[in-house]
Amino acid sequence: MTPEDVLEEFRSAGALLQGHFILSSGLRSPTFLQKMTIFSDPARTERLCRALAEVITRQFGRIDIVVSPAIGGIIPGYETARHLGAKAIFVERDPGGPFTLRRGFSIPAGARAVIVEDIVTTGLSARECLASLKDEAGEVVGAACLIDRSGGRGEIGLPLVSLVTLDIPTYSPDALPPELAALPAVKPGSRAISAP
Ligand SMILES: O=P(O)(O)OC[C@H]1O[C@H](OP(=O)(O)OP(=O)(O)O)[C@H](O)[C@@H]1O
Ligand SMILES: O=C(O)c1cc(=O)[nH]c(=O)[nH]1
Ligand SMILES: [Mg+2]
Repeated sequence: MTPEDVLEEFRSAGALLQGHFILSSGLRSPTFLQKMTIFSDPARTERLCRALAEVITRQFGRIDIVVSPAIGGIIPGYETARHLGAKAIFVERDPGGPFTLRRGFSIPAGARAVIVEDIVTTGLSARECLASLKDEAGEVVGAACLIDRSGGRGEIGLPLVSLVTLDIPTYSPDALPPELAALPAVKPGSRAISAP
């Protein structure tokens, strides 16, 4: 799958949105990749995650466990694990708290794990996912995502592979270009949404 094929999956699914978005990091952007529109279509998800599994195998070799940050990472993590012949586990947050590995999940000694994210913007979620795994016995050998929108500047603390690298502009909320400031801001992601 070429980078253009990947973008066409997002475009044709209606998952490449334009407007004024508040990202998980608090940064603002005129562009949002609505991965859940992709993941609501199993055939599309399979095509993308099969391609990601191939990239992961090429870069990192044998993988036993895929670990993903909830919520966005769970579906691509599972589907990528299916193509890798690996297990799929995830880390999750108590509201507002750090990621933790729960539900009896672990990375046992000798296991080779990879973090699978959906989208990387700053790399913060993947970094926090890695931090939550520091006491696991097995080795986290790398990270992967469908789209790296950081222009390759997202810092994970691990080698990161993706299907596409894009350099999509982001802005601090106090330094918005006027055309962005003129639009109402929406926050599509789950981070820091407080419990009802
Ligand atoms: O690289 P970053 O700056 O961390 O941004 C990317 C993260 O933002 C989104 O998650 P979000 O926190 O919106 O929650 P979700 O996974 O529940 O949608 C996305 O799923 C990535 O995890
Ligand atoms: O940075 C984010 O929060 C983010 C960006 C994006 O394009 N898509 C997404 O799901 N999250
Ligand atoms: Mg996420």
